[in-house]
Amino acid sequence: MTWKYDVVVVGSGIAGPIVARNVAKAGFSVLLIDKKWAIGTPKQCAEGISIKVFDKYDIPYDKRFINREIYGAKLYSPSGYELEMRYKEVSGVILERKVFDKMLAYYAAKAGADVLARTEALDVIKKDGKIVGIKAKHEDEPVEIHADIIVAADGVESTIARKAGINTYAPPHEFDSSYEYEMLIEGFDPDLIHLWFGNEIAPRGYVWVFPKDEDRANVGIGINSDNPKTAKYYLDKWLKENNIPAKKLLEVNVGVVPVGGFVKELVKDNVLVVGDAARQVNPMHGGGMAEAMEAGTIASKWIVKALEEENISLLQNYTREWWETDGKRLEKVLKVRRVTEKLTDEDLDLFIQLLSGADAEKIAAGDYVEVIKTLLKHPKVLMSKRRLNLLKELL
Ligand SMILES: Cc1cc2nc3c(=O)[nH]c(=O)nc-3n(C[C@H](O)[C@H](O)[C@H](O)COP(=O)(O)OP(=O)(O)OC[C@H]3O[C@@H](n4cnc5c(N)ncnc54)[C@H](O)[C@@H]3O)c2cc1C
Repeated sequence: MTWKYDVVVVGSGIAGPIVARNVAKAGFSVLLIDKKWAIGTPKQCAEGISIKVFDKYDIPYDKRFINREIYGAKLYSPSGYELEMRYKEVSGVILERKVFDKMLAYYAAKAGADVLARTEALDVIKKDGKIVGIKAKHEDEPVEIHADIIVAADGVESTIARKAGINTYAPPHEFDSSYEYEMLIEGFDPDLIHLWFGNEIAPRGYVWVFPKDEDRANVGIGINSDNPKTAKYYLDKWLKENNIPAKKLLEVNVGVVPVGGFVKELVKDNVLVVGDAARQVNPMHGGGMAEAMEAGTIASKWIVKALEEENISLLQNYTREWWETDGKRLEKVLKVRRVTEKLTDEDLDLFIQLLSGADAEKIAAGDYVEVIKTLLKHPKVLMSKRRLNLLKELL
């Protein structure tokens, strides 16, 4: 079997369907494929996302994939200091990704894209040194999908970009390992997300409780993937130490999160890489859905231009524009992560106490001027030489 499209998009998570929808809307032929039998399932996500993305990326605010509206966050330091940020308005939601991902693919299909679940990209097809499409398996049948442009939106384990010659290598230290239960849990304000920090609790990362219901939540952990102990070890230890029974587990999810190592060249000839496949994730908190939407939006804009003007070299503008905008922001966030990963538990205790005046949402987005301003208000407590040096690293 051989099929022909203007664009083939590999991976129907977050980035892929955004690209497919936008390109189809512009009137070009697009095929969106995913190896999963049911798009969205299984999920590997805590499902938290800012409320802003719905308007920004033209996604309907559909209660079918919104489990719970969230009004802020509560942070806990190693010794139990708490920092609560509660907003009057809804600041984010906890999605049901199994439904959300499927609906994103549905919006792409409604816009005119073809969408095929259970279709796995296996390799690229080269002709006279040029990539002209991909080899895939659709259900049990081999298929050749020819396309002018190929988009690798195949997530953290991406193979297609690498096969096309894009360097996606990042060292192990730039990945977090995560482990998560969707479980019944009580005693936490279900209107907030909850995050626990500490080198004994979650080295480099945090434990999270993201409520999906009054008494049901995604309870998970992310830690540096080069840690000798597993993420599961730390999560189970935290549950035990907090007397939270782990006997009502509805799901177990395991995943790897890229937290740095953004791909430098996002385009090679007619192949683009987007989302987790390009490591376009916030290195501080490991959230990557909004970043995948942003990259997918920029990529699709240049795909449409390249097709309209029949000039493939315009695709290179995706690399340029991403690095000038979101790439620049995420580089700053990475700098913050590199500093915060050196903090001792004492530092974390102190910072959480001091940050009560700062806007944590801005900090998580990389606006660390807030952090510095807040910390400088307390020079006597803070300015040991080591802490001063850490702050200097941010400048
Ligand atoms: C435990 C955990 C918790 C997280 N929590 C959050 C959170 O709360 N908020 C947030 O914003 N982010 C979170 N993230 C990150 C977020 O899940 C990702 O950043 C986001 O899903 C990236 O979207 P994507 O489209 O790039 O990739 P994905 O969503 O991973 O989609 C890639 C798709 O490609 C498909 N695919 C792969 N290879 C092939 C192939 N060869 N052929 C066909 N299809 C293929 C896969 O089946 C998959 O559907 C979390 C991640 C983990 C692991």
